[in-house]
Amino acid sequence: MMQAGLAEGLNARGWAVMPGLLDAAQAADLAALYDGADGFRARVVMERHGFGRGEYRYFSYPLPPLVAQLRQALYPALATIANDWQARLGQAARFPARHEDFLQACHAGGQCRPTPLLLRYGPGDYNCLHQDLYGALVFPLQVAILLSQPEVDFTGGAFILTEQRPRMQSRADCVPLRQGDAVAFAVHHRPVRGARGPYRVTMRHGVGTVLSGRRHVLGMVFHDAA
Ligand SMILES: O=C(O)CCC(=O)C(=O)O
Ligand SMILES: [Fe+2]
Repeated sequence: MMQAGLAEGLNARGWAVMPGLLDAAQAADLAALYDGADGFRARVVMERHGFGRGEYRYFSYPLPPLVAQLRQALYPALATIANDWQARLGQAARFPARHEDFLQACHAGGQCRPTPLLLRYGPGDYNCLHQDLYGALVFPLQVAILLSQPEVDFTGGAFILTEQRPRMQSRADCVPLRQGDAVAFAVHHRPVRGARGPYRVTMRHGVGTVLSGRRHVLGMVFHDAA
């Protein structure tokens, strides 16, 4: 699964939209899983941890077929970009071409718990700026897929990415997403071209306050959790 402009966007600003990754029915079906009794390993109420307001649930293994397919299919193109970033940042480690091989490394290192998740926000809910790190092994790119229809299912709730450059003020981007669109983005760092070679900037993502309605998202993290 390679989309035009993926590497360009990620290299230029640390994120890129993949339009129409899911159709409306697929998005609605995934969102509806949130209320199911089974299929999840944990539920997190964000307010209890100071993460924001709203809640999310981590899927358990085996993942729902569509979630498993997306995780496997999205990975290879991102691994190519991740390896280019590793080289530019002077990091020796490289990511395997196939997600199953990367997962094996996670599991060998004690990161065995699945990280794909469904998030649900209602009026007044938001997600504080954060980085999804779950152990020593980090795959540097992740994907979020908007399952709800903006302006119809919810208002507000913009997906936000910030970039913190050394000794400079932070910059924020608000990512325009329609239902079924995915955004690929840097988990924690990305290389930026500087006059004296590449340097590293720190990225964080979050969600602005939902003003009305219900907003559902599928979060796709490629490393598993300790
Ligand atoms: O709700 C969102 O759009 C952000 C979800 C998120 O933090 C994630 O997918 O890691
Ligand atoms: Fe996140």
